[in-house]
Amino acid sequence: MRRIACFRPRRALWDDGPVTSRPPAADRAGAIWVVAVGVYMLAVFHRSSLAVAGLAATERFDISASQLATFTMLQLLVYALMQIPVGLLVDRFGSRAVLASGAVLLTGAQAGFAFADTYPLALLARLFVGLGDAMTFICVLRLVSTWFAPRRIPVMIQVTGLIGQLGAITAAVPMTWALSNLGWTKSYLVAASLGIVMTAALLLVVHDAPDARNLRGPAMRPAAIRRSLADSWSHPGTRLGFWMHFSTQFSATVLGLLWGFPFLVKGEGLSEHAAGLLLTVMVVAMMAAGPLIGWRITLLPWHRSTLVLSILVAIVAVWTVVLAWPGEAPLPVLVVLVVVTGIGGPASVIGFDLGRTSNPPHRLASATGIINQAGFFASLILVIAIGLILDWRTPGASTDYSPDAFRWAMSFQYLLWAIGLVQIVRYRIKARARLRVDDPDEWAAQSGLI
Ligand SMILES: N[C@@H](Cc1c[nH]cn1)C(=O)NCC(=O)O
Repeated sequence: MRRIACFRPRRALWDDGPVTSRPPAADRAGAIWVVAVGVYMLAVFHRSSLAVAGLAATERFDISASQLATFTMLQLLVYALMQIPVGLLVDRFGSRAVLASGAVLLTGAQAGFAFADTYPLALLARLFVGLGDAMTFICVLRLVSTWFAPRRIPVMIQVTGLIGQLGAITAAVPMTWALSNLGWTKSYLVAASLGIVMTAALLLVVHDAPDARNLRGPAMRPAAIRRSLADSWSHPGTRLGFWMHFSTQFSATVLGLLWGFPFLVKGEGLSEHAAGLLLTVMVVAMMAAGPLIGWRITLLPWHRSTLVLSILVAIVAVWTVVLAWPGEAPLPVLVVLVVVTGIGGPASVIGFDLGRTSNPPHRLASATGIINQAGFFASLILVIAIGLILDWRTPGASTDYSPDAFRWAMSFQYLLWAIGLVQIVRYRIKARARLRVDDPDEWAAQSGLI
């Protein structure tokens, strides 16, 4: 175990010097990344594994649609609330220890969910799924930042996000098959058992740094924690990253986790098969756009917020076309909707790059935690708002929501987009001003773009 002795206070954007003293071997870095990304993919698999089990869950626990939605809300809430504590834990105990704890939690929680036969027990199990899930992504980003040359980090982070999304796809098809062929308990137990294999691989392969299996940061007292978080938060680059993440990912997350299927079937009149296909197209668009976005910000690192703003405007525009369409929007328009909305996923990842280049390494994980909570809080707000608006626009206690009710509910997104747009523009101006003060040479060379 090695303690972090000192940190370089500031790193240039693409300065290729490694965080640790020896240059990491490429093959070791690759092996570590493969295992870490496998754990992240498993976390996304567990996160999404309820999406296709909705009907089975309502029968098993004898619950209503809103009780079913509570599972998703609870998971999102725990995930978002845990981001800062997990970031601090990673800065203190290193990625390996926190990632292993997350994998163990996920495995235990999913096994508990397999045997849960009452609604409260199932809720408790999903709470721990959210907790374990919250402990993976930040660790993987930290490992990527340690093991890869800075020039390669944006693409590696995007590819990490891309492979994570495979977890959502594998959750859809094999889980649907397993639930109808193996039944509830066996399906979730098989899913949980994958965690045992991944935890063993992680403990064997993953090292926090080339010269340390476990890297420990300094013990932090409450005052130091407050100062570290305040330092991260007060940097306009961190806030810019926060609002980028807030604005771009909620639409895709909410469609993918809960409301996409009912919106496309009841709101847009698609068959269940076509709706399922469109949600898969959305994940494929996320995966395809990730490396392109990573490559583009490697080439033009000082145009990151411009790229995010362009994608955000495209998302708002295509939603406006769908929501303003008289009656049901045609299929090609809905395809464009899911593709553009899906691109918001990898666009949100640009926020982490702002966190990385605005904070010293010892604050990296906590800055990532601050940024990563944004999109999940926005998603949680939207999940709840859509449910409330649908109930408000639907007579009686019926859940037979009309296209008009969905139009109202989905329009709530404009409020979140407006807040996000204003904040991105504000903090882009502030981040540019900070760059001018901190690094006048870079400012002059890049004409002040960020
Ligand atoms: N925006 C996502 C990641 C992503 C990448 N491509 C599509 N989505 C994100 O913030 N992920 C965090 C996590 O835990 O999944």
